[in-house]
Amino acid sequence: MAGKATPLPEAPSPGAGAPGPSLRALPSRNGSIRVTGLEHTYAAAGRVTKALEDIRLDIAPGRFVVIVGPSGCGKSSLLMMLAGLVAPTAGRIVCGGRALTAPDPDLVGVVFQEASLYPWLTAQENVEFPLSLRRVPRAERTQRARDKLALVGLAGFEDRYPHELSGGMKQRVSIARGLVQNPPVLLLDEPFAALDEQTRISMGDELLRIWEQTGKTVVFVTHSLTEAAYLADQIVVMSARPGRIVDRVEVDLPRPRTYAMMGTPRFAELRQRIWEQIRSQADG
Ligand SMILES: Nc1ncnc2c1ncn2[C@@H]1O[C@H](COP(=O)(O)OP(=O)(O)OP(=O)(O)O)[C@@H](O)[C@H]1O
Repeated sequence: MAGKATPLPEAPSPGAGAPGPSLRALPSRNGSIRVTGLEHTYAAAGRVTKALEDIRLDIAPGRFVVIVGPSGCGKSSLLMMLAGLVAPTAGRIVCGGRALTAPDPDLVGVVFQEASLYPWLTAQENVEFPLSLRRVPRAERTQRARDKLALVGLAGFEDRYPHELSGGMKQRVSIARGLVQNPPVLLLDEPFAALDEQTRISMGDELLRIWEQTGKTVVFVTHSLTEAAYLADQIVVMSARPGRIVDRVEVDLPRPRTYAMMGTPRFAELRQRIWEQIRSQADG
């Protein structure tokens, strides 16, 4: 693992109302995220692309935040920076009260659009893999991976290889792998985009269940406005490139969310507000 986050004095608690914490199993570590003045410019092969500009985010522990925006506005770039995988050109990311300067899987887990599992490893071995890299003893590795596979609804599928699993099951394995080091923050980059609609909705429900059960802070990127309104506490809307934050929409739909809510006027209003923002950016 390339370095750890640098301890800093505890960040002030972000004010933006966290969801009712009383029944939530909050992780012991703090999953707050604070981003200030973040910018990013790619410079490759003589081409300079300003991807992100003046990004400010303040996410309280345990919140479910969804990022939407026009194609190419820098959503994935922002997520890569929150994962410590890409260093921003300017600005600062503080996660759990520490400056994030490199990947730290104890703090931040990541799930990508493609499940990106190793085809020659079983589901169990795929989930164990990050623990093997860190030389966690075998018995503990086995137990932790089993627990996470059970959490994502895959008890009994531990010995299956990726080609023996459906698309939704592969993404469940990928989520289990993202959770296996029990980070307080989970980042997901369009994790259900490749799935059919029915599976996508049920995976959204699964993710909400896992989130409720674990109390993680979730940051989720999607192109689907329906998915955004269904899942989020807050939707962050980005402008066309260079991506800036142009709206933050609090989703006041009650929880648990239900399929029937998608047909309500409030749901339609939320979708409409986000769509107007994105369309005006794209028309830009
Ligand atoms: N490694 C890179 N090198 C150079 N330019 C890059 C690199 N990665 C992304 N970009 C550029 O930065 C901008 C933002 O890309 P990014 O993938 O973050 O956007 P996005 O909002 O996630 O896109 P999409 O919605 O289409 O997935 C784009 O113009 C892209 O071409």
